[in-house]
Amino acid sequence: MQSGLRKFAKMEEVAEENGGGGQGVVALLRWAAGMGISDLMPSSSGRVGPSSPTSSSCLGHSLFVSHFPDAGGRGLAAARDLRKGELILRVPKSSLLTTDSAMDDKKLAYCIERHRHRLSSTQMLVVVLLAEVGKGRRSRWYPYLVQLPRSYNTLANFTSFEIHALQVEDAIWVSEKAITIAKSDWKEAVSLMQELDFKPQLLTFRSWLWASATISSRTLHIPWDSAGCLCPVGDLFNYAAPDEDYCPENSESVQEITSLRNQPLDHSTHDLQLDNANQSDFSMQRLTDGGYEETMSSYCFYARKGYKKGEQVLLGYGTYTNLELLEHYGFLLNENPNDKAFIELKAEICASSSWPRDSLYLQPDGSPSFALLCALRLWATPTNLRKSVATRIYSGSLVSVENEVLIMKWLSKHCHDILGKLKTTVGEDNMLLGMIDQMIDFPSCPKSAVDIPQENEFREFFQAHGLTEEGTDQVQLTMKTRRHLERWKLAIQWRLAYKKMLQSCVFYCENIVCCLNA
Ligand SMILES: C[S@@+](CC[C@H](N)C(=O)[O-])C[C@H]1O[C@@H](n2cnc3c(N)ncnc32)[C@H](O)[C@@H]1O
Repeated sequence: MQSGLRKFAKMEEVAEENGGGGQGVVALLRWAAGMGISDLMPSSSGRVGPSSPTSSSCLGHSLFVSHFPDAGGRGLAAARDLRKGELILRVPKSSLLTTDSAMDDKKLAYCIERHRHRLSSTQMLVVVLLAEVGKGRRSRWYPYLVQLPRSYNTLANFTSFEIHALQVEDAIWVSEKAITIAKSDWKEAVSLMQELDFKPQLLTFRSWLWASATISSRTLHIPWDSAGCLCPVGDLFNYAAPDEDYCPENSESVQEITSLRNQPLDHSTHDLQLDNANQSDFSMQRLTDGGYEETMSSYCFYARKGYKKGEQVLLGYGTYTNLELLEHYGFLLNENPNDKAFIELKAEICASSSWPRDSLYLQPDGSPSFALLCALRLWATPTNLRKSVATRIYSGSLVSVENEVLIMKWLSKHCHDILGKLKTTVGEDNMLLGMIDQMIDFPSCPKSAVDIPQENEFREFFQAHGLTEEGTDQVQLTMKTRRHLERWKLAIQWRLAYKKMLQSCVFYCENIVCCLNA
């Protein structure tokens, strides 16, 4: 194995070993202290001092690294009681890994410049990250790079089996598109990577997928580069959906929150995120709990709420549906207040109003979005009367009891029919999830596990991963199989949440019909 490849493989091994503690994290925190990353409280002047050069860790005053098995794995916990709005972590600009910061390397700078006109900023950051990985110990960010996750569960990493386990056409389409985009981004960047003399392993699509998932799931917004930055230690915060009541006006640090986070990805290639980018200034501010601050020349993080000592400190990366979380971050939330279920709609319904298609969805409680409700009310109104009731409808009022009963009955039946066409039921999915958990928790699983009603899907999984050898009573789970199980589980969790929204919609509509009839 060539030395660069050996380093990469070694880094992968080390990263694999570092679930939430371990030598890698200790080394990271020691290195971070040397770089001036600090969780020290502000002094009376309001400024945060750099870590002492003798300090062996950049953390311990406000935060510490811990493991949260049910909420993101490795993450940051409060080292003391934290007040809402308090500055809890400061990461100096010099330690951020950005396309610009890698420009000390003359060859890299020259080649990047030559390709700047034809590659997106995200593609360039992916190349910069791979270039740093290729340097091994010579990289300034080596202690940071070695503790990055070895693999990711973002949609672009899903196999065909895992994608089809999503069951819903829209979600399958989004996943296939994610892979297609990743492939074309990689192909476009290969010539640059060859010019940079990347080792063969770093030129592969697999390495590209790893690096682009690192960028997608870990970068933070900076004002000078739409690709964002990799922020050592700052990227250890796990995610919580932004709270309804979180608002800087209520925060003690309203003066301090000066910069707004936005989405970490290149919007030109990820149109799903435009939704978020287009939100009003107010709602963007509502999501802010960190940002780059010019006056401090640092990325600064604030407590979005009060935390008790030991509690996990979370960051709101933005408002995402579960499919978006899965696409860009490789996880989803069982309770996601921002989730949406898009259902197939007749062309006449979409055309009945001027609402964009992506505003027509079901909400987590099963109720139709405002736009969907308006579109249905208009669609169920005779064409010659639509103009006269439009204002009434757009103000959120019913057209008539008959109109409302008609659309609720239609929506309820439609959801019922969609659920009937999906391959498995909510109950079956729950049972599958139980079986998968059992397989993940126990390193070997009895082969009789496949003797369950959802036998087919289990058999397909076993077949897709070459686990069907005759005469084997115990199926040993390799690391790779575990990863496939985790992704399959995510796909089932996603479709289950989707089905539950449709089921809730059926109850919601039946309830409305009942009330109106009464
Ligand atoms: C910025 S990193 C956070 C630190 C990460 N846990 C680590 O060990 O490096 C974002 C990744 O953490 C995981 N994550 C963050 N929040 C999560 C949550 N609420 N539930 C599950 N996984 C989460 C996802 O894998 C996501 O891609």
